[in-house]
Amino acid sequence: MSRLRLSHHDHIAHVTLTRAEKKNAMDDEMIDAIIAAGEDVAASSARAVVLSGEGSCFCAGIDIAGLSGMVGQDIEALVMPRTHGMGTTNRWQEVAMIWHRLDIPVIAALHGVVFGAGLQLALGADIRLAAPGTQVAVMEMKWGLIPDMGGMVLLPRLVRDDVMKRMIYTAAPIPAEQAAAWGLVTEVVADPLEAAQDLATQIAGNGPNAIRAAKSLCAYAHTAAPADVLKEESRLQVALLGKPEQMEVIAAQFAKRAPDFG
Ligand SMILES: C/C=C/C(=O)SCCNC(=O)CCNC(=O)[C@H](O)C(C)(C)COP(=O)(O)OP(=O)(O)OC[C@H]1O[C@@H](n2cnc3c(N)ncnc32)[C@H](O)[C@@H]1OP(=O)(O)O
Repeated sequence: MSRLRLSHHDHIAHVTLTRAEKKNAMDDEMIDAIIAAGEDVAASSARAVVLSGEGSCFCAGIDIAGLSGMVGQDIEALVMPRTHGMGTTNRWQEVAMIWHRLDIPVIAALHGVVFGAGLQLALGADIRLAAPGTQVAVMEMKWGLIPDMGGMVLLPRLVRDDVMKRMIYTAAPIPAEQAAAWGLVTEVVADPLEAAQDLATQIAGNGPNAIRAAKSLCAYAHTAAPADVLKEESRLQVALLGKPEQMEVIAAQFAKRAPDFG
């Protein structure tokens, strides 16, 4: 049975988890499908991505039945590492990091429960929109595990240290409104899927080179020294200024029409 649907329209990729009957719980097959979708999108002409879940929730976390089946398995082989431009990640970490690493913006549309691996996937997005009543949880400790999937890279960038520790140590579900006040959820909106599509449409209306440069710079700014960020800002801006894409943006503004990037 298919675990995920990937569609493209108007330079927007839409990735939908489709295991609604199991609350989109993430089994091995879904993990592979999420990584494959990330690779497909990376090779496409998409300018923005929307991640969502079919049915009553975004994702109820890792497949618990799969976890219990791990006794005696070669766990290291199961989470085998992959090497890429940002270093090395294991298969579980790729679930979130492939979106974080992607060179275009990713928006997660959240509803229902967003637990454990589901939250980690959402953390890989640039923007998280949640429906009222959404519950988010760093739930790994409830199952004798620590937060993984890159959460320890992404979570501390969003919330205060004490908030992060409260979420990790208690594994308790937090309402979206509280998560938004803490900085984990970008915005609580009545229809997160529609709002995510609207945002993606706005983003995809911009020049593809500018979109990629902006995402790359946002990522770089988190890890580099200020002097290096200034250099990178300058390098990326020089690559955009006066080039055909930017000239098209200016021409379209003056002509009061939408730019055509081909
Ligand atoms: C390293 C990563 C770690 C993590 O991700 S930690 C987080 C792990 N996840 C959880 O602990 C959540 C487990 N699920 C639940 O607590 C509940 O479910 C919900 C609150 C999400 C929903 O409850 P309700 O609305 O009553 O639905 P339902 O009847 O419990 O679930 C419908 C079907 O979905 C399956 N299911 C739900 N979550 C998971 C899961 N995480 N792994 C495997 N299956 C899951 C159920 O078993 C059931 O299936 P059937 O209809 O065949 O009985």
